[in-house]
Amino acid sequence: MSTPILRLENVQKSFGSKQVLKGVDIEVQKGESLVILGGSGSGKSVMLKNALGLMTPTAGKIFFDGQDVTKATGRTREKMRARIGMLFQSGALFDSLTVWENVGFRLLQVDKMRRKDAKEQAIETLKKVRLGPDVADLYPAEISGGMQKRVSLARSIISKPDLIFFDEPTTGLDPITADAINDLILEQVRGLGAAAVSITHDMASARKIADNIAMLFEGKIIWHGPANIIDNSGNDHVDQFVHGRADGPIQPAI
Ligand SMILES: Nc1ncnc2c1ncn2[C@@H]1O[C@H](COP(=O)(O)OP(=O)(O)OP(=O)(O)O)[C@@H](O)[C@H]1O
Repeated sequence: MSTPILRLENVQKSFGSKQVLKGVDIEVQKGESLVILGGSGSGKSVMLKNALGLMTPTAGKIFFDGQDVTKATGRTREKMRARIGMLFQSGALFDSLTVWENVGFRLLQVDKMRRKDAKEQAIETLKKVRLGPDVADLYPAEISGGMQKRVSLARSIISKPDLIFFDEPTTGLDPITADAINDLILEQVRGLGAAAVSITHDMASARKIADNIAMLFEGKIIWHGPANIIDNSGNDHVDQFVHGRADGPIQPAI
């Protein structure tokens, strides 16, 4: 098998005496779509932040395309970031920037591209998520939540990344809009040949976008396998999660 685009090796993360990640091992191959499941507070976001370099693990290693980036800084970190797209849970658009300025943010701020060229590229990318040039000059507050997700998706793919993180991409959307977002994610990931790591509670979304599924429980990956066997995982925790039952080994987070 070729070098994985991302590999977490025994990643641990503690905050004071609280150990959130207790030794996470996971690999993501180039072009693979991996979905991470886990109850509220199981450490999914912390895992993602460590993988992105927004947090440093207490112990363990993170490899990006074969390179140890656990403690990377400066140029190495920047080069890695340039190859990663990120769709945040809330969309995280800048309210004070127009739609096209949000989409082209990296081109303007990092690549220092001329505004005219950046706008052209932003409009091209908006087209890929089925948004017309008419929305380019609007502000995020002037478009719907579903459209905001599309704009965020456009922003995450504009630099043709090798790896895209999706944090709850369908949260807060009606099932039809959510499914349209799933289609767009699949289309873009397949079209770019990028790998995707998605965090979601939405099983319909997981089934649709995942090649493989991993489940995080109490700071460890307790199951990892192909998405098409998720209903016959043979794991009580996965079963409970997949069927949304309050009774079982996972305690509700209330
Ligand atoms: N910066 C931090 N300082 C201290 N504790 C933190 C910090 N970030 C996260 N935690 C703790 O780590 C645990 C896991 O949080 P995390 O946000 O990763 O959960 P999650 O699985 O993403 O949950 P959800 O599905 O509800 O978003 C929580 O108990 C949280 O309080």
